[in-house]
Amino acid sequence: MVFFSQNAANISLLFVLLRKTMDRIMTRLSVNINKIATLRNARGGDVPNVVKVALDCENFGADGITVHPRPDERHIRRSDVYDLRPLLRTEFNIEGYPSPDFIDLVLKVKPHQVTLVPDSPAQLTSNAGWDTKKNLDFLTEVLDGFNHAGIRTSVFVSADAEMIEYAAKAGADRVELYTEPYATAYPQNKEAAVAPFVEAAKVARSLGLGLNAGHDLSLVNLNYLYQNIPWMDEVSIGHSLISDALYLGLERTIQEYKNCLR
Ligand SMILES: CC(=O)[C@@H](O)[C@H](O)COP(=O)(O)O
Ligand SMILES: NCC(=O)COP(=O)(O)O
Repeated sequence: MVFFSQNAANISLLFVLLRKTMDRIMTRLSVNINKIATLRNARGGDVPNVVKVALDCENFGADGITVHPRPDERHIRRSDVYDLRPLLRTEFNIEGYPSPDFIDLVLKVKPHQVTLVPDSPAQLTSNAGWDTKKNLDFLTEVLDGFNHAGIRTSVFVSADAEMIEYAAKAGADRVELYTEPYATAYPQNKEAAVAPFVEAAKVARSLGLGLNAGHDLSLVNLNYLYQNIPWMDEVSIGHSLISDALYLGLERTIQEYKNCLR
């Protein structure tokens, strides 16, 4: 009897250690559900239901949910963010420009992670990382507030060593590499496309920063990025993933993106 219970204890300890190791080396897939809200808003009703889709994404294997509430609420609304928070079981990541309204929302909702993006209010979509050197004082103050609230912080940056170094100086826990230039260059020359991102990822690692990546990642380019930077903590993907789901269905699509991270 003692033999069995000791063995069971050893096995469960082994599982705990294995899970912790996996957690450390796994690149998580956070599904950005902005586009679900765009579709819902097209008719003014509640179809598709943003919360239901988020919960389904989790059931289908997503490791997190990302939203990027914009000031004009053209997709995700403040009310969506409040509705999602208590129901999500995976990591919740809120992205956006740290305006007073955004800061207030994030501090009230307390997601697992906040990602600061330097978008102007009318911008179609994110098209650059922060100039973290120029905005050092502003970012330091904003990050300090989130760090004190116990919210993990990430700063959206280009694959640029100096911008990453200043993100670390400002007090970020992680950086999110803006991957649009990688996605655009990938079809012509994937080795050249990924090279600056590998260098940037090494800089982040040497500074002890966690590493996220996102923008225009897809089934075409994701696995190559992962193969070259397997220590990424998280990728957040919306536009391509939701578009692929029109053809493949959401469950299969999420599985296919997860397969790119192995
Ligand atoms: C920071 C980033 O790259 C994404 O959050 C992107 O901005 C998505 O936002 P939209 O869905 O509004 O294009
Ligand atoms: N942080 C990037 C993101 O959330 C999604 O970007 P995209 O896949 O919609 O380009």
